[in-house]
Amino acid sequence: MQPVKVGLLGLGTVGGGTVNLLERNRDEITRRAGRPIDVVHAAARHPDRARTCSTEHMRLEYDAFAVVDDPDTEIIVELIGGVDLAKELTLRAIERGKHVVTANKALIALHGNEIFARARDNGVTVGFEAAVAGGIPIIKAVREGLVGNRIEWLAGIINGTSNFILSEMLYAGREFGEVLAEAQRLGYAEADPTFDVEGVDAAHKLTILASIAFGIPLQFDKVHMEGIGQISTDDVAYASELGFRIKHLGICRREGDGIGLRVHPTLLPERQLLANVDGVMNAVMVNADPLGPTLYYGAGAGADPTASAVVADLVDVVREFTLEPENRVPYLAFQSHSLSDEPVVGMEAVDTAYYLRLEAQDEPGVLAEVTGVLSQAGISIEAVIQKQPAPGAETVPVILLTHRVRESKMDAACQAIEALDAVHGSLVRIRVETLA
Ligand SMILES: NC(=O)C1=CN([C@@H]2O[C@H](COP(=O)(O)OP(=O)(O)OC[C@H]3O[C@@H](n4cnc5c(N)ncnc54)[C@H](O)[C@@H]3O)[C@@H](O)[C@H]2O)C=CC1
Ligand SMILES: N[C@@H](CC=O)C(=O)O
Ligand code: NA
Repeated sequence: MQPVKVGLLGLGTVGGGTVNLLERNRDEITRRAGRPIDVVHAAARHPDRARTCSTEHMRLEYDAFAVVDDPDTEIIVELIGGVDLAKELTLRAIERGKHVVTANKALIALHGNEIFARARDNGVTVGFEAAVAGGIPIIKAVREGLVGNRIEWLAGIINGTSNFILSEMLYAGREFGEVLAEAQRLGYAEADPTFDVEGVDAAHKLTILASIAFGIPLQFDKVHMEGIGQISTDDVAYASELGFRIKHLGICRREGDGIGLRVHPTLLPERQLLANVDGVMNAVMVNADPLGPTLYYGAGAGADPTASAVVADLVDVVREFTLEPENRVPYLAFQSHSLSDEPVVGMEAVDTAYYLRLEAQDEPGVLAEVTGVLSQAGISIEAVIQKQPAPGAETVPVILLTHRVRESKMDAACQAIEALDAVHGSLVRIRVETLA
């Protein structure tokens, strides 16, 4: 049986994991794909460096273009990360008539529309299962398994690094910076970890999920993006007192006349399955009609889980070798000529409940002033906690939970509360979702 010859770009965490997995499960993978899959040529920035995988049976060199141009390589696996060079290499591979597998969510979220069009023109396929939620086969599940459903909303923990940090802050009381450094050591974090903690990586993934769920073009610039940087251990503790956990979620949902796309920290009732997804684990909940809610859970980052998704795509590509291009599963689940122009709405049109924390003077009547602003704005309050002042402190922390409200109304109410003389500094606001 003639092996399928793969060219691999990047031998870091995921590249090394992919080589190891192809070796470890070679027999099973061959039985599933119908042919063995061999990495025959790979590019690495430091070809002589000690690696986590064997490079014995492959040509190894510095120049990634040489791997793409090698007439021997049939499939190119792009695992260098970044955007510009990755795009150039991907388009070049496509033009050379090669199939591409990538784990690069930034590349797909920003340039997927163009890449898929070029792949269609050239009759090749581009696999990107590893780009969203690591090892969880979420692209496959939504694109194929749920194909008979209308998707109402989708919400997920889709950045392993942020979830790892939040879990360690909650259960071990550890400091943000120390946990982030550990996530980097474990190979979970992006090359630039601000992508993880500022919500950029989750926004890349949500962009892809939203397109597949709703059949809209990839629109990264329309995602409302907040990271976990503003979450303090106090907020984690107060949320817990109220029966909630704080999770960083990506949410896309039909909102009024369009679709809302947002990633931000969110309070979730602690009994919810998603609230109990900890560490580097990811989970995506999809609410579809008529199926109802389904939940997809698994490791969202790291060498082995991500390699699992890369290899799944490789096998899919090999199985598709004999398929006519028009019979392949469409990239964004919907046929390319059937993508919709349904608008993505701004955050002001999104409805959500809120956790608010503020520092107020410890005087009678202050709480009534704050709740008065909310009730004047028609915002109902679900719970209020007023903490004891710290010794010597002029102010006390006040925590409020509200019912669902249009975000634009809440913006105005928060400004009015911050303008009260008795309220010091700015409010902390975290959205609350019950995902019902
Ligand atoms: N680490 C993870 O858990 C996951 C990573 N990803 C994505 O997978 C991709 C790779 O990520 P990691 O393996 O974690 O990164 P990494 O930094 O461990 O590996 C990237 C490797 O590519 C090499 N490289 C960079 N430019 C190159 C070039 N021009 N030619 C040859 N080699 C080059 C680097 O030296 C490095 O060894 C990224 O797009 C990332 O977003 C996706 C899912 C999970
Ligand atoms: N940095 C990412 C890696 C997987 O996509 C994460 O932490 O989730
Ligand atoms: Na995946």
